[in-house]
Amino acid sequence: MTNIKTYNAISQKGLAYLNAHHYDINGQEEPKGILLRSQNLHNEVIPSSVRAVVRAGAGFNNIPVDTLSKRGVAVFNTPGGNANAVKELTIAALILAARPVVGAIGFANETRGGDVSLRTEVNKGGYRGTELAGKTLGVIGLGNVGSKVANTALALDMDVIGYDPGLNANTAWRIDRHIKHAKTVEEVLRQSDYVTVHIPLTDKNKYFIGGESIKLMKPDAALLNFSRGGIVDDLAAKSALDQDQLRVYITDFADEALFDHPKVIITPHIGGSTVEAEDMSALMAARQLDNYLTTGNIVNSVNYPDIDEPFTTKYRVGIIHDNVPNMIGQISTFFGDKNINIEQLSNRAVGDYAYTLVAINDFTIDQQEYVKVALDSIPHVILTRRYVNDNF
Ligand SMILES: NC(=O)c1ccc[n+]([C@@H]2O[C@H](COP(=O)([O-])OP(=O)(O)OC[C@H]3O[C@@H](n4cnc5c(N)ncnc54)[C@H](O)[C@@H]3O)[C@@H](O)[C@H]2O)c1
Ligand SMILES: O=C(O)CC[C@@H](O)C(=O)O
Repeated sequence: MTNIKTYNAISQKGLAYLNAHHYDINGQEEPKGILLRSQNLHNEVIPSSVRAVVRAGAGFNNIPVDTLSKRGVAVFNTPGGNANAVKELTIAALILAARPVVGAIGFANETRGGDVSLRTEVNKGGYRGTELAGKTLGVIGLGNVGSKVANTALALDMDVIGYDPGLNANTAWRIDRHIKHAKTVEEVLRQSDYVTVHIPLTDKNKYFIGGESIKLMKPDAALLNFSRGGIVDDLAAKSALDQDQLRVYITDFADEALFDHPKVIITPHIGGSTVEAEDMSALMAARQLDNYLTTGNIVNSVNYPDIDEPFTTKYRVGIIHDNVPNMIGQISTFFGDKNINIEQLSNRAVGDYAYTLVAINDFTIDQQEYVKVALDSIPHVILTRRYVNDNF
């Protein structure tokens, strides 16, 4: 059985899917795949047997993608699997930023004894809030999470302004036409009463919201970070709160510097922590992993191009290679020279890498062995895998 190594609490739905498809979970064999949530893989030794790493979640900054790409390991995430969960918690955070619910709950519990009703009625004036309706929400990043937050905020009668220069076509279709598109992030920061960030943590996005950005915000604005620690400069946020340049900061990422600050609310990275989101993300991850390991189809990879074709031949050869000229020519010539007939050849490239999937029917054992060794020796080929269709 093919062994899959897991880290973190992976939903039973995903594990059951793998078990039902003849995988061993954390067995004795060297693993072919890794399935994880937030484990920091940068500090782990990843066995040479591993061919795929799948993040049950959206962010993949915990995975050494560059190193794995050079080794021929496909890295996947599960975009959208937990987006609704994050959207709902972000909406809860908006309400917490508008109404002093947390303090009010504490106050209600402190007023024990005597005429409770009278005491709460007399003193509740300290817990008056404001309404979201009519206020402006700025959404930075309009992907799976940001687009849902933006659309839902409209339903709460907020005005919404969004910023996402890399918006992909699929997400663009989902965004309500009443959402204003900003050309610059500065526009969003200046105009919004609430700013929420929904972008990945990359080198470029490190401290995307720093001291200078916060200075552009209204002094009574609220800042929400349900993306990643490190996207907002927490120290700059703390300093702005201390100087009344920011009203409240709500983050899903604990930081020692922020503990016990009266204007900060911290949740412990629970944006995606719902039963539904954990099930959906784990199931997507398990399916993508099985699909790749058994058919060579790549769906939702973050390092290699997606190719998702029906497996209608007896064999396939998947070739991960650098995105350089003349690779398709060399690969097809190679098969032709060995008298192996190609039924279909799919090729896509993204950035530095490309993937070629060759479909074959007549493929002798000798040819298969030769092809594996010889293809791997073509310059710029990173990894070759053979897939056998059990339906034949
Ligand atoms: N708190 C949690 O538990 C939790 C759960 C899910 C996702 N997340 C985080 O939220 C992030 C977003 O999730 P998603 O599912 O929406 O991802 P996504 O990939 O669907 O969307 C991200 C969007 O951000 C945009 N973007 C990137 N850099 C930008 C920038 N500098 N300015 C404006 N837009 C930018 C991209 O173009 C993309 O449209 C994830 O990367 C992850 O780090 C956190
Ligand atoms: O696994 C989790 O709970 C967190 C998931 C979240 O960080 C994500 O990037 O999708």
